[in-house]
Amino acid sequence: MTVPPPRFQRLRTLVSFVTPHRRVLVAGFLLGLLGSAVGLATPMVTKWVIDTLGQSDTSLWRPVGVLLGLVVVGAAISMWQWVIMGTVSEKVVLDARVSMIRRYFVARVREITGRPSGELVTRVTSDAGLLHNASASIVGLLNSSLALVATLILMGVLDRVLLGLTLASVLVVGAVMTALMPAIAKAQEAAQESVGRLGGALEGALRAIRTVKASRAEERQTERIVADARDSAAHAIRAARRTATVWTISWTGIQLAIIVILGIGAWRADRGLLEVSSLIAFLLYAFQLMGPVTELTQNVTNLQAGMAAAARIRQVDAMEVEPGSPIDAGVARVAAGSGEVPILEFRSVTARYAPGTEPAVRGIDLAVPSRGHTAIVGPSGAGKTTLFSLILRFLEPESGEVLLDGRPYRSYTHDEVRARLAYVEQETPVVPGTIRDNLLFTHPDATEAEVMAVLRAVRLDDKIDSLAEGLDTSLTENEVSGGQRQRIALARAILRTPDVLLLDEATAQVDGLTEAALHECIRERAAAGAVVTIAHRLSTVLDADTIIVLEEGRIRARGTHAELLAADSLYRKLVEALRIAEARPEPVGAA
Ligand SMILES: Nc1ncnc2c1ncn2[C@@H]1O[C@H](COP(=O)(O)OP(=O)(O)OP(=O)(O)O)[C@@H](O)[C@H]1O
Repeated sequence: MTVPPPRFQRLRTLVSFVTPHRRVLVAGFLLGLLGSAVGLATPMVTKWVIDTLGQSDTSLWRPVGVLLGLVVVGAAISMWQWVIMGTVSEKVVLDARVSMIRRYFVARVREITGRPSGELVTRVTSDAGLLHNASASIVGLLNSSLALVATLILMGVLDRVLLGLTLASVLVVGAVMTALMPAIAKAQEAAQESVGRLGGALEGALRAIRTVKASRAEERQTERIVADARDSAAHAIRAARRTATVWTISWTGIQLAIIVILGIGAWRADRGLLEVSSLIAFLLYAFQLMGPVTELTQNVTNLQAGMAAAARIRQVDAMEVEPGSPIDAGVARVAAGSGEVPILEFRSVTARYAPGTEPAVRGIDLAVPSRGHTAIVGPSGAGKTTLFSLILRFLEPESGEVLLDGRPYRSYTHDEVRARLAYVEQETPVVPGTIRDNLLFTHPDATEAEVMAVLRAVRLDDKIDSLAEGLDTSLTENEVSGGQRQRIALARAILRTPDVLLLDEATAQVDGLTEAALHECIRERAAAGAVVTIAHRLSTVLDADTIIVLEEGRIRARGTHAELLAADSLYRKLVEALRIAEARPEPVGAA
């Protein structure tokens, strides 16, 4: 089997975006044909009008009436075609955008975090937009090619010699287009890639704007990102120059041909080899030829841009998604935390982020009881976050398995697993919107009473009362501090009592009120369900029923604070190095 050349593959990719709308496209094509037919008939009817002028006995009204009718019908058809093609092109863009947005949210976490998010955004905003012109161009290309052929045929009917001249100029124009088009496509593709890079770099730099400013790196960042913008402009300008060359050659070629046709045609008419009315009709066709030739050039240019964009959009489809349905659907659900079965269990779990790299965790055996607080400690890079990623199913084990209520993860859907968990990220990101939007993010159906109860639990009730817009205050405003944002994230997590609360403790020092609220919540939750923390404070480990010490991806020791202090040197070092032994906050009641 022969592998189709990439250009055909790309055209096929582009066509795959428009095929769902083929009916409308066919209607657009037929309307285009009808429009061309009306346009092509006009010179012939004009000839009829001229021929009728000499015959005084024949009424002029009929050909003139037909001519006027053609003008009106032609206008109506072209408007109708314009409207339906414009609509279908926007639908193609919408389809592409919707499919990418959906894909982003079902893709595996590593697929999303592995690329600059600005670049992913560019694909939805800018690349998808390029499909607009390209989809109409597929139909336009067919229409203009047919219109070109039909015009040439009608010209042949009028005069073969003049047709020969016209054909020669059309061939020259065609040869120039074929030679220059691939270079235009390449330049356009390079320009789009630079825009993608620009989006990625800009988004990343804006996200880190505080660090950028604190590092006095504004100038360097600006230069780096502007370089991508310049790169894109350079490619786009190259494409524009080549397009201009193609256009100029096409236009000039046809215009020169018209002048020559006029000269030779007049000479032939003078010698009685051609009727004057035929010469006028021929010239009208020659002028009409400009339309299909211009459209062809424009459509081919749009198509090139669309093909490059379609290829970039289809790359999103290759993103690996999280499996959506349980493989083992027949297994009955076990009630949450029932009996002695640990709610979460790791059995000889080894996991790595990419094939060929060192495992991030190896041989992990761990049981998290359905009640109580399990704290994970360890040096940087020991694998703490990886354990959370495995629990949250952002990462799958390479060997061994994770169980929920004694049943392997693979017998649940991702959704079923996550419905039992609540997660507070270390950086406690807030989602765009108001405080209320953030609190209801996981459970949009929570009642006002539930919201108020968690706000009291995280000691945010007074703060909310003091805000002019209360729960409807937008979190983009700076009225809410870092500690308060952490408490909002915690409130979101505990809004509907999860079976397992996963808390990645902030490494930075938090304010006393936030710390007290956190510990109170951990204690309360641990009494009713399972709490797993990545602990960065001694106060948190002191609270824990079991502490897991991780080192280089393995569990090195486990036990209570007292047991580990006595038995494990790394644990002692961790406690000392962080100098958190003395930092134990006042009892919660006093905070
Ligand atoms: N997305 C990733 N891709 C490849 N390797 C990764 C990725 N995330 C972590 N690792 C590697 O896996 C190992 C464990 O990392 P992990 O983030 O779990 O450690 P950690 O204990 O949470 O560290 P820290 O306290 O610094 O956050 C490290 O060697 C790290 O380099």
